[in-house]
Amino acid sequence: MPEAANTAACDGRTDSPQPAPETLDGPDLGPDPDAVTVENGGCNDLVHHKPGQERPEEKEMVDAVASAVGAVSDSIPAVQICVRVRPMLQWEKAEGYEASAMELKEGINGTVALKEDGRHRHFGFNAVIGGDRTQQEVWEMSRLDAVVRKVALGFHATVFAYGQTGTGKTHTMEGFTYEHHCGIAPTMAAARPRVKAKATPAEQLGIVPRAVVALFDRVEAIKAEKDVAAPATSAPESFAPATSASSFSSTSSCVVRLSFLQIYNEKIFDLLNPSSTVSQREAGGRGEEFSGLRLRWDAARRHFFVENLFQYECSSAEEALQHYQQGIQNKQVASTTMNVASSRSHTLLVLTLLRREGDEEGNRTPGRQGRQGQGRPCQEVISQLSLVDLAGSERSIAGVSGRDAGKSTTRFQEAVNVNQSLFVLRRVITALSKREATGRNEIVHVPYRESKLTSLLQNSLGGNSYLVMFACVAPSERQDDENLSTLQYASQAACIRNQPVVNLDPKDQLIQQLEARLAVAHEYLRRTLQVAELPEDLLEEERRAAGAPRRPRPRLKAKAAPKKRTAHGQAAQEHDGAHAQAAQAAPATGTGQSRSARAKTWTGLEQRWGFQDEPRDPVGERKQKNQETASESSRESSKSTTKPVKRMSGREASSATSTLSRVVQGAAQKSPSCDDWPFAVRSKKSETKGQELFAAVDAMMRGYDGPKPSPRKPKPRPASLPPVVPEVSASQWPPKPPKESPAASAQSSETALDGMAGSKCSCCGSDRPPQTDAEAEKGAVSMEDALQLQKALDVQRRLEEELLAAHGRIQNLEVQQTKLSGEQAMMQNLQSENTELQRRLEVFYKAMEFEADERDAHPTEQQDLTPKGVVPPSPEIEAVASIRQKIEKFHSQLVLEAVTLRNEVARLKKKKWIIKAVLDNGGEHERQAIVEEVAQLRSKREFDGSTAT
Ligand SMILES: Nc1ncnc2c1ncn2[C@@H]1O[C@H](COP(=O)(O)OP(=O)(O)OP(=O)(O)O)[C@@H](O)[C@H]1O
Repeated sequence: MPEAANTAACDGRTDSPQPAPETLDGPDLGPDPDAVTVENGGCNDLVHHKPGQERPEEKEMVDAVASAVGAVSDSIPAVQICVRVRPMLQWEKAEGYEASAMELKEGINGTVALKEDGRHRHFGFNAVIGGDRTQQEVWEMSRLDAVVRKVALGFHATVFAYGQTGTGKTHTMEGFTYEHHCGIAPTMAAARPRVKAKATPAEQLGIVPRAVVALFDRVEAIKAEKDVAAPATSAPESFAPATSASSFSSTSSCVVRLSFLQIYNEKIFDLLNPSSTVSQREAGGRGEEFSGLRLRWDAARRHFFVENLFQYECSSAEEALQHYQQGIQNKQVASTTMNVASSRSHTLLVLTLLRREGDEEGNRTPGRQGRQGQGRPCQEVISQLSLVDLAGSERSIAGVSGRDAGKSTTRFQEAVNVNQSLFVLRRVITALSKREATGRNEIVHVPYRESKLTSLLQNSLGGNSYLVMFACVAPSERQDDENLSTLQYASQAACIRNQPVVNLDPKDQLIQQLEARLAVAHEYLRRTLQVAELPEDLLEEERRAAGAPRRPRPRLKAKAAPKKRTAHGQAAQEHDGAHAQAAQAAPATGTGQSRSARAKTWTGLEQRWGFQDEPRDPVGERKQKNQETASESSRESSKSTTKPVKRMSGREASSATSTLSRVVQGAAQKSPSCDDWPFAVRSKKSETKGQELFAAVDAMMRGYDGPKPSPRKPKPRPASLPPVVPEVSASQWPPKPPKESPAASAQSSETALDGMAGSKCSCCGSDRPPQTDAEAEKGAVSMEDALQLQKALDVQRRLEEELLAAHGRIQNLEVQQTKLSGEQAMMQNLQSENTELQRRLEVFYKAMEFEADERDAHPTEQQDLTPKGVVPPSPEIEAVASIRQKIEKFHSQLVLEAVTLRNEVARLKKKKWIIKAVLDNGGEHERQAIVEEVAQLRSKREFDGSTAT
């Protein structure tokens, strides 16, 4: 079965009988990114994709957009898996724990070999770190300096530690000393251990404090205009120009914010908000249950975030570390049978680096130049470094009674929650590795939303973030089973494929994408028209849309000095000149207004047809056209110094406009950010900017349209008169699509044009002077072109309409999505309300039961309460009353039982589903753990039942 084969390949392990095989599990991620050895079903081949190497499926435009927005290729892999084996602890030695038979080949690209059922399993990882390595060596071997550097460049990165309880995750991440580290065997009876952060020697500090310091070093370097960006060699570092020292100006800013939370019993607590910590909540005394901070979905950035989470802006590493230490004090820690200071929650420290270039007013950074020599508006890059210390998975706690029974229940509850969220994490890892192995992105469901932890880590696992995973392993033989499970999941995690990108603000990303698309469209036009430079009017329109001042246009020589003036041309000039004077004399009249409007239209037409001239009224334009037509041959022969602008044929124009529309439309469909537009564009200024850019593209798309025949009723034209260029009034623009066939359309348009041409003036109705034959011939050619261009225009208009409709559909979808998320939130609320109600119902029934018991226990007291003088009830009545009481009691008991059973059934159904999923995935360990858990639940229920009876 191919799927199974693939899965096994990506499972990252190779089982083989002794002697040990040469093939290693896991990815071979050597320091040379170009040297790829794919032993794991193609894991991480993205990481090794050679910079500049073209993927066959990538198209030209996608390449251009990607290079502008930024993809990544660097010497550090996007996903790194490091295995750390802790040394044997004092108490373990004292208890006589045997060392594991695990074989390590330490170092970068090291291996771990573990025996199972007489067979060796070999795993390969990016780094294998032995028990005697210092924290500094761990930092260096996991190349975290480079990861922090990436964060400074605008990428997200996540570092997390995974492993069984007591394997050294917290030691790796925090490194702080805890009380009770006195070499005694851990016990659940011990008091809550306290962290002694200040007393921790510097060399023992873990990854979090080191990362904080390293990040602030980078920030200082940025501020001091030192080297931040790697030499801007490749496109992926496309943000490098913005981050390079030269571009960092007084209008740039760099801010670090810190937040710290814990997920305890599947609830989110803010470790930096005193009123939100677990202990504060417990001491609050109001008795209400805290449901934890809420997760929300940010549609623009496409990630989950925690609502109302405190974020502290830190100006130095010391300040950030102070917050961190304060948060650590609030973390849930307890002594268990496996670890004296066991983290009972998952903690997430998030350092957000916000880099802004340019100020809010839109002042541009001098060093930053746009594509056409213009500055760019304010740009924002937000990158996050997430440092996660997971709580450890553990086998259920059993055999605790007496004084520690309460603690046991709490620990048990915690362990169940931790196991459950880790179980979801493992399912996410398995699904992602399966997805990479099969390459069926759509089919494999990744259950991110099934736990808060995986929801928050969505971008880190299979997303756009760098990822470093520390798989922590214990050195004793007793934990070999758990170690094997950890190594298997670590190996699967190596198959996850992340695609780090610079996290530009969505609006900036949109601008970059639009610019890239514009560049592609320009290039396409240049190639299609076979010109070195695009027509000036296009660029001018684009500049205008971008807010740049209008450039003076050069006048054509032909207009300034026509060599030959025909009698007709002269007559026409005089005629039109008279009209121009009349228009000047009465600018407010309707004639003057329509003329200026027409002049505008004609200007556009003239420009689109390749004449570069100042706006004129239509008559003037026609006059110039006639002059130019007349002097064309002489201009050519005299090799005019005026820059030649290639005139498009109708076919070329049609093809250019439709292809341009296709390119832009295709780009809009390709880009997710564009889909979000205009929702993603928050800043008003940037929104305007985005619209302007769209307008520029739109203007380009409208760039080559020809004149339109007048809708005036055609008059029969004397056969002796040659055809001339028609007049078009502003109210008749844009032209309507022709309904008849192209041939018929050409015929009828020509007839119409012929009919109106030259016979009467559109303004005054006076007779027009006739044209010469040469002018008439030129005019006829222009008409053909005009008709073809009109067709092109129709195609373009249709495409535009489709584009608009697509945008409308996207907007509708967005609205629906928003509605759906609202409904989802409502459902969640209802569910929590339902749970709350059920809980209250249980309490109520218990209270009823208690009351009934009380009544049963003290029947005489009730008799004593009978007022004197009142005749005591007869034995029959008493018997009936007691039976009624019993019935009531039974009834309430039954109701209670029914509720409990219903809950139990629901829980068991859930468990059944989980077990099914586990069995499907072949997770032997989970199956065992769940069976144990179910047994525990059952025994607990039995115990509760026996206590109750
Ligand atoms: N590399 C190491 N060198 C020395 N001691 C270590 C090392 N790693 C872990 N330890 C010690 O092992 C014990 C357990 O470590 P730690 O608390 O970090 O485990 P953990 O995986 O975080 O456990 P939990 O999941 O229960 O929180 C601690 O006493 C710690 O000091």
